[in-house]
Amino acid sequence: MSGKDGETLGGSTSDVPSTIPENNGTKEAENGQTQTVKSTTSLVELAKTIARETEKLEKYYKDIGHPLPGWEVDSSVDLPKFPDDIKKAREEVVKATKELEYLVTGPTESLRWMAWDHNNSLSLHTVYHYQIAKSFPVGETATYTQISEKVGLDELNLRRLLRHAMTNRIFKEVSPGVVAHTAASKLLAENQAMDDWVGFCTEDLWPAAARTIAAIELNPSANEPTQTGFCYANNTTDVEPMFVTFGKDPKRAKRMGGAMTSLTGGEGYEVSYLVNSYDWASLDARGATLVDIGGSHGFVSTEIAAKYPNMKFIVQDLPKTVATAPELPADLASRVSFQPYDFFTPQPVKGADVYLYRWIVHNQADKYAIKMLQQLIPALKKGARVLINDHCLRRPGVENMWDEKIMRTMDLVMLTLLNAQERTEEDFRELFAKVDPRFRFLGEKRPEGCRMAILEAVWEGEDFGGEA
Ligand SMILES: C[S@@+](CC[C@H](N)C(=O)[O-])C[C@H]1O[C@@H](n2cnc3c(N)ncnc32)[C@H](O)[C@@H]1O
Repeated sequence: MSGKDGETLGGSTSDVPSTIPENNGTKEAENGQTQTVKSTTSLVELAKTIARETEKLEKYYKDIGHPLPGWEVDSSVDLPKFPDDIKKAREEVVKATKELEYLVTGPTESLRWMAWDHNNSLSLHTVYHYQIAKSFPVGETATYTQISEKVGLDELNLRRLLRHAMTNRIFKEVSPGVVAHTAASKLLAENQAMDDWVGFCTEDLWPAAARTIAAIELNPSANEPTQTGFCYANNTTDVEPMFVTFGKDPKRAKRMGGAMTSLTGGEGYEVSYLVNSYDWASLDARGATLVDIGGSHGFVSTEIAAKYPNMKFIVQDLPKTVATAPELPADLASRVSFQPYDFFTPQPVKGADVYLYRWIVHNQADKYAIKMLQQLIPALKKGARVLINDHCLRRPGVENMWDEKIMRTMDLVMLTLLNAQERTEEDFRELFAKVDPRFRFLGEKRPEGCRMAILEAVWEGEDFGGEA
């Protein structure tokens, strides 16, 4: 799905060149050099790709007896688990469909209407804010008058905002003035994590994004977590970073937690990629110790522990988080322990084999990431590994458009919320060099189908570590 061959997404369509002329008509090849790509693809070629790959997809649905996708309320909201070839076919359809849509719409109209995209957030915000999806039962209908009375939004505004949401297939009007659920509104009514995701995006991210340029104008270096678009939008500039603001507001903090569950439960982010794509076996063979820094409630460590019975794990997080960690079953509890720890202070576990940072480094601007990683050094034994599991950005146009959009959007989210950033492999290399030149950076590895990379560095300096 991704990776260095991401331009063609698998062999079956290697005859279909990319359409959008990235880098002024050049693309990065596997060897890092650039090659010229065609700036236009035949529309018919794209349509043929769509037809061919869609046939494979539809056949698979039929073969396994899974209902075909739909927008109706009784449609399945989850996709079946696809084998690799069908996963690729689906990605091809998405990619070719987006390209065809862009080409057929044309640059002028695409740009014109893209500039209106924030109105999608406005109508979605309305649906979330007034909890309209929960205002009448799934499978039933309600009039605008009934919904208006139930949620406390006047009927004129309800109708216009909801009719806009309907253009995104959230609710539908089944007869004049009568509203019914769709698959999307059912999701919002029944899936709390998705409701939290939409709430977090429309009530926390959106205002933060709208104030980000103002924040940058005020503080152009944009490297302080107290000088972000989020801070600007929340009147907390130079007062506190986002996590402190959320810490004072349990409802918002809980919503963000749900949103993260929704995001990280989505495809391309499964923990199984990390569990299955690193040589844990040789660490297991020697009963190695892993420290999971900022490991939350230990769900990553416990997944690795379940597969590798000889490894030991120490999950570190802030005291509040550690205090609420659920109890583990006895077989895991004997090997997975929790420790309150602030990662800006010296690492207390000396001599561990691996120190893991998953979804941690991208939360920090370079100056703080460097400070955080330097806390490890007095604890490191020679040969200790530092693993980072984060996005790793590639050059524009190398990734498939779908993944590229998600990863670059995440980079913007890091900017708006924390003045932090996603990084390229080169950025990580430079980061480790600044942390300490005695680290040897080994580079990145990205499992097929996963958006997160595993980046690794080995400590080749003095042996500071005692026994873990
Ligand atoms: C985005 S979550 C990542 C959780 C987990 N590693 C994962 O893979 O999903 C960031 C974690 O860092 C923790 N954290 C934030 N600041 C911290 C600090 N100064 N010291 C230790 N942990 C911290 C948070 O409590 C949270 O659990």
